[in-house]
Amino acid sequence: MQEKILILDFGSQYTQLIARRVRELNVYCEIHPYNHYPAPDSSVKGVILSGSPSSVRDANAPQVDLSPIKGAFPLLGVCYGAQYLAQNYGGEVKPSATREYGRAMLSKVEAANPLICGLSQTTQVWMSHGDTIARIPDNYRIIASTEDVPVAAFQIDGEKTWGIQFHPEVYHSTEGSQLLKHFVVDICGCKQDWTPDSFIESTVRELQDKLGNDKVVLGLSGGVDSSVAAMLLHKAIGKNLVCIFVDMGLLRKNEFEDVLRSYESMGLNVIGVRAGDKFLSDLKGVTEPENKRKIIGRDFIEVFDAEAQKLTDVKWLAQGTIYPDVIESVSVNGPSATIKSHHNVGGLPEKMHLKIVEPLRLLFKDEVRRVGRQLNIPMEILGRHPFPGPGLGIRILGEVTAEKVRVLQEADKIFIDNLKEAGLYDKVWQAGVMLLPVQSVGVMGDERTYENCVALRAVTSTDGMTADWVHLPYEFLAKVSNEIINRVKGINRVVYDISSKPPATIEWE
Ligand SMILES: Nc1ncnc2c1ncn2[C@@H]1O[C@H](COP(=O)(O)OP(=O)(O)OP(=O)(O)O)[C@@H](O)[C@H]1O
Ligand SMILES: O=c1[nH]c(=O)c2[nH+]cn([C@@H]3O[C@H](COP(=O)(O)O)[C@@H](O)[C@H]3O)c2[nH]1
Ligand SMILES: NC(=O)CC[C@H](N)C(=O)O
Ligand SMILES: [Mg+2]
Repeated sequence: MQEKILILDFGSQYTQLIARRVRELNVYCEIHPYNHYPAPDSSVKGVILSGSPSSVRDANAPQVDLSPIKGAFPLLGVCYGAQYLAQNYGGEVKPSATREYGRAMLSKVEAANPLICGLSQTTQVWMSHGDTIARIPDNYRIIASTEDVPVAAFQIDGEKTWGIQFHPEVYHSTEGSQLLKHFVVDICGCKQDWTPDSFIESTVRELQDKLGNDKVVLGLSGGVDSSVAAMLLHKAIGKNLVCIFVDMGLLRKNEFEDVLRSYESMGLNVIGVRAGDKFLSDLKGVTEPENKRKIIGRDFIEVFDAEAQKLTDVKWLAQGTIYPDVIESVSVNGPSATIKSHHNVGGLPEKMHLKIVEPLRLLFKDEVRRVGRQLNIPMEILGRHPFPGPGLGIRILGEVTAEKVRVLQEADKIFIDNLKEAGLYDKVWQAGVMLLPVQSVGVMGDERTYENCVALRAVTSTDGMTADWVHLPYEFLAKVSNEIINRVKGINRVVYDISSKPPATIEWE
C-alpha cells in the first residue's frame, strides 16, 4: 500500500504548494476538502491542516471533525490550521493589532523540538494572517516565536500535534522545506520512496490489471500531458493503445509533420488526421472569440469521434488529466468564474460511450515532466511551451482564414526560432505571435503599404494562472521585428505586448 500524507484543505491559496513541497521530498500526499476527507487507514502517516481565507472567529468558519486524527496520527496545522487547533481546544484567537504579511524572523524557543531541531536559531519565515493566537491551552508549549507573534509555533504535550503560524510551503520561508522534512520524514516516518521510477512501475502494473487485453484510444496533442500518458499506456499495453492526432489546420508551421514523426520514433501507434478544411470552413465569418472556441471544440470532437468509430472493439478513452484538474473539480472553493472556455477540445468523454482511464490524475505538471524524462520522451516534446487547444485560431483576432493562418505561421516561426537560437526559449514559459485585425500605413521601397500588424507575446509563469511579460533584450526584439517585416508578406508593423496577467490574459482571445 502506498504510504501517504493527507492534507486537509480549508481553501488556502497555498494548499497545492504544501502538496508540491511534500512531493518534492519524494513523499506521496493527497489533498482533500476539510469536510469530505476519507477515513484515515494504516497507509496514512500523518496529516497537515492548510491555511484558509476564513477566520476561526467567524460564525460560519470551516469546522472539521478531527476525532479520527488528532492524537492518533502526527498532525501539523498551518496558519488557519494552527489557529483552529488553539481556538477549539481551550485557547483564544484574536484579531492581530497589526496584520502581518510577508517576511518575519523566527527564533527557536525549544531548540531541540523535532519539528524545528535542524533549523537555524533564527530563520526567515513568511507570514500571511490577520488573526493571532492570543492564548494557548494549558497543555500546549510554545516552541518558536517572532518579535510580533509569541505563538509562532507550538506542540501539544504528549501528542504528536504541532501548529505553526507561518507558511513553510512558500519559497520565502528559507528553511520551510527542512521543517516539512522534519515533519513527514522524522516525525511521520515516511520512507521517501515516491519517485518517478516507482510511479512508473506501479502505474504500469495497475494499468495492466485494469485494462487486460482491452483496446484504448487516446488523443495526442503534441503537449506534455497526453504524450506522457501515451507512453505510460504504451509501456503497459503496447499495441492495444491507438493514438489519434488531429490537425485542425491551426497548428504551428510544420508542427503536424514534426510531432507525428517524433511520436512514431517513440514507437507509438498514431493515426494522423488532417481536417484543416473542415475547421476553416466552419469558422468562416465567425469573429466572436467564444463562438470560435465553441466551433473548434465541437469540430474536434466530431473529427475525433468519427476516426475512433473506424477502430473496432475500443473499450477505453485515455485522458491526460493531471492532479490540479482533479483538485479544481473537488475544491472547497468550487469552480471559478469562466473567463474563457479552456479545455474546449477536452469535451470527449460526454460524447463517446467509453470508460475513462487517466494514468496521470495524481501528478503535478513538474512530476509529469520528470516521469516523461524517465520514459525517454524527447526534450522537444517535454520542454515544449504550452499551446492552447484551439491553436492559432485564437491568435488570429477576428475571422480566421487560410491566408491569415499562413501569415501567422510564418511570423510565429521566426519568433520561436529566434528564441531558440538566442538560448531564450527555455527561459520563457510561453511565447507566440498574435495577428491583429488592424492595418496601418507603412513605407517599403519608397512605396506606401497598408498591411497588418502582429503583436509578440512572451511571458513567465508557473501555471498560467498569473503571468508577467518577459523583458526580452531590445537587440533581440529588433532582430525579430526586422525579420518578420522583411520576410512575411502582409505584415508591416510589429509590437511587443507588455501586459501582465491579471489584468490581461496570455492569449488575446
Ligand atoms: N490536436 C489534437 N489531436 C488529438 N487530441 C488532442 C488534440 N488537442 C488536444 N487533444 C486531446 O485533448 C486533451 C485536452 O487538450 P488540452 O490541450 O486542453 O489539454 P492539456 O492539458 O494542454 O494537455 P496536453 O498537454 O496533452 O495538450 C489532450 O490531453 C489530448 O488528449
Ligand atoms: O488547452 C487549452 N485550451 C484553451 O482553450 C486555451 N486557452 C488558453 N489556453 C492556455 O492557457 C493558458 C492561460 O491562458 P489565458 O491567460 O489566455 O487564459 C495559456 O497557456 C494559454 O495558451 C488554453 N489551453
Ligand atoms: N493564511 C491563513 O491561513 C490565514 C488565516 C486567517 N484567515 C488569518 O487571517 O489569520
Ligand atoms: Mg494542450
